[in-house]
Amino acid sequence: MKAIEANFDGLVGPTHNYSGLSFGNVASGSNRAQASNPKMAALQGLAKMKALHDMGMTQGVFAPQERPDIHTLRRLGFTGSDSDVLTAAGKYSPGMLASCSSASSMWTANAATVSPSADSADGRVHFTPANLINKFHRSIEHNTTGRILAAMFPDETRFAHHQALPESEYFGDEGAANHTRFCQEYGDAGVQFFVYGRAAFRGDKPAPVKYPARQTLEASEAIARKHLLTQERVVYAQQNPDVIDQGVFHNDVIAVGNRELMFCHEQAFLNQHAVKDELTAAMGGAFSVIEVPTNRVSVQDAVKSYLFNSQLLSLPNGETLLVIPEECQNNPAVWDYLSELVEQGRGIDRLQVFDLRQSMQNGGGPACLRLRVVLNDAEREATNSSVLMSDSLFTTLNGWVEKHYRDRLLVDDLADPQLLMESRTALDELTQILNLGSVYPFQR
Ligand SMILES: N=C(N)NCCC[C@H](NC(=O)CCC(=O)O)C(=O)O
Repeated sequence: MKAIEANFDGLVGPTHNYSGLSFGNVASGSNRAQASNPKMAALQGLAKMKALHDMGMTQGVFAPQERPDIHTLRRLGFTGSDSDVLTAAGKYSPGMLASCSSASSMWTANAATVSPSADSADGRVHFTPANLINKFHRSIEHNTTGRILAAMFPDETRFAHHQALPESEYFGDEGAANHTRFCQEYGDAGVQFFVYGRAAFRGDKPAPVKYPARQTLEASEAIARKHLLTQERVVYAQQNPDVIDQGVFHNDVIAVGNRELMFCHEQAFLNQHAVKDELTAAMGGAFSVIEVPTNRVSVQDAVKSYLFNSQLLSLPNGETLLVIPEECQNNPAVWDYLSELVEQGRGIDRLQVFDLRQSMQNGGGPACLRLRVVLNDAEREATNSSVLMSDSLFTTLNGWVEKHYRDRLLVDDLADPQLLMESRTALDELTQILNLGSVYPFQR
C-alpha cells in the first residue's frame, strides 16, 4: 500500500530555558544558566516545519507540555495555591523546580516509538510513549505525551496506543531516538532497528563508564513484542559505549537512516561490521551504508556539530535531502565532508541548513525535534487534520507565539507565577487551534 513518512515536530513551549539538567548531554551541561529566548526557539522550530511543508513533505505539529508542572509538584507534597506551590518549590530547590519547568518535550524523537501498520501483525500503527526514566525532568512527560498522541491519531481501529513501559531504569526507554525503520517504499514491510546502550538483566554486555546509557535492550525488546513485529524483521544493536562516554547520549546523535540508507559514524555501534551484515541480510541485500571515518570527522566534531542528528528525507521529487543544523556549516571538517558527499552522488543529493540554535544549545538538533510516523492514505485521512502544517496554520502559530512568548528567560524566572499564567493561557488557546481537547492537567 502507498504510504508516506510524516514528521511531527515538537512546538517549543513557553518555558524553554537552560538548566543543565541532562548529565551526559554536553550542550545541556555547558549552556547551563544562560538566558534563553523561548520566542525565538519556537519561531526557529516553526520555520523548519514550514520549509519542509513547502518542499511537499507531510509535516505535523506536536503540542508542548504544561510547564511548570504544578501537578508533579503537588505529588511531591507542595500545597496551597498554584502560586504558593511555585514559591515553596523554588525556595526548597531551584533545580527541582527547573526539572518541573523544562520545555524538553520539544524533542519529540523522544516522545514515543512508532511502528507503521505495514510491520505490525494487526495492521495498525503502534505508539508507545517513552518513559524517559533516566532524567527526572523527562520522566514526567509520558502521560501527557500519550494523551496528545491519542488526540492526534484518534481512530483506534487504525492506531494502537500503548502505555509507557514500567518506570524503572531496567526498562529505560528513549523512544524513536534509538529506533530506525528501514524499508524500500514506505508502505512495504520494513526492518526495525533498535539500538540500546546497555542490557539490564544480562551481565555479559559492556556499558559506558562515565555517562549513563539511557536505553536498555529489554525496553527495546518489550516494544517489539507490544508492537507485534515479526522477529525476522527486527535487528538489535548495542551503541558503542565509548561514544556514549563522549556525549552520544542517544543513537540519533551518531546515526540516521531512511528507507534503505543508513548514514552513520564508523564508531557508532559495537561490532559495527556484524550490525551492518545483519541489517543487510534482514533487508534482503537491498541496503547501503554511508559510514563516516574518524579521520574525516571525529566523534567530538560529530557531537559538536550534530552532523548525524540530521533528517534524511525522501522528497516528493525523488531527491534525498539531508536537513542539518547551522553548526555543521560552521565546522570545517564536517562541512568539507558533506560538500564532498553531495558532489560524489553517494545517495544524498542536497543539504538544507537551519538555524536551530535555541534548541541546539540544549542538545537538540533537527532530528531530535521530530517524530516520524509512516502513514498510508487511510491513516493520513484519519489523522487529526488540525495538527498538519499549512500556510494558514503557520500564520496562526507564528501569531500565537508572538502574542504569548517571552523573548528572555532565566532560571530564576521559573518561580514567577505570571509565567505559569502565561503558559496556561497560551496552551489553552493552542489546544483549540490544534483541536486536541483537554490534554493538560490544568484543563482536567
Ligand atoms: N537526541 C534526541 N533525540 N533528543 C535530544 C534531547 C535533548 C534533551 N535535553 C535536555 O533535556 C536539556 C534540558 C536542560 O538542560 O535544560 C535531553 O538530554 O534529553
